Amino acid sequence: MFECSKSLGPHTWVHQFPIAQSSRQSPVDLRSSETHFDAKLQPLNYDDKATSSRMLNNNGLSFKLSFDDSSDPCVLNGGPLDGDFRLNQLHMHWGCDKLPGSEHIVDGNAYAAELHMVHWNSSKYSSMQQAVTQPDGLAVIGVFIQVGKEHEHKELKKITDLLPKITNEGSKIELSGLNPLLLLPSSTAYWTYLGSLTTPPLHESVTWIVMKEPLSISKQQLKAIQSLYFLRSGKYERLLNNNRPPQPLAGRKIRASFK
Ligand SMILES: NS(=O)(=O)c1ccc(C(=O)NCc2ccc(F)cc2)cc1
Ligand SMILES: [Zn+2]
Repeated sequence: MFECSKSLGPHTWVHQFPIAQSSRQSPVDLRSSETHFDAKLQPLNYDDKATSSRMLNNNGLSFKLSFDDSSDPCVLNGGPLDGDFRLNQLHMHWGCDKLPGSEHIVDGNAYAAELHMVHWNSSKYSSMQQAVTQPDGLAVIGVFIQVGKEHEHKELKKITDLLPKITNEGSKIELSGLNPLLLLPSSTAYWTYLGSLTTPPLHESVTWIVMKEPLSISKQQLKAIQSLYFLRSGKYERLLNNNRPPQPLAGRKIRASFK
């Protein structure tokens, strides 16, 4: 239906966002030679609740599930984090047909896709908008996605089943009762490092927490994600594979919660 054209986007961002060439950019290659076990790292802690959220195709860049982070928020703490972080949105990065689409890679290997759960520091800031520019403002959990048996919790299925309903750019749909905790893999092992947003404006405000164990989804679920296209000025356009290539570590250390 659509061919896969490599998006040239990321290489042009530096003109408008010079920070693209700075020393705290994401994603990175999580090379085992650069990571070291840190026994002081705590387990990640989520208050376990289902939340209400609204799913939207955000201007054809990806789909985004926005959570109501004002009343009764879904709060993350522990891990490498100081204080409470509220879940604001989740979204994904994927490839095209056979092309892998994860943003982080592990020892040079990419996964089919990568889920990002975006949280902001509600112990220090009063909103996502205020936190997104601060060096300790955000915490994003990255979860790798590979094709295998369908996701056992069916939690991802709640998302992929709705994608055909948001093919039009900007279309929104309610999705309540999604439990973000169930989107995490069973193993609590993660890497953590200081980085940035992986799309413009590329603010260096993210404490990245990348889970070691990938989630498995079925080929059909990946097809539903990859076939998310949108109607722009009357014609169907396919989402380009929306993943930025790995950026230089520039001396940063990556800590591992596991040996
Ligand atoms: N892929 S990722 O998880 O790193 C990521 C997470 C959030 C955002 C975001 O909020 N962008 C909107 C935005 C717009 C204007 C701003 F000033 C700040 C953020 C971008 C990338
Ligand atoms: Zn992302």
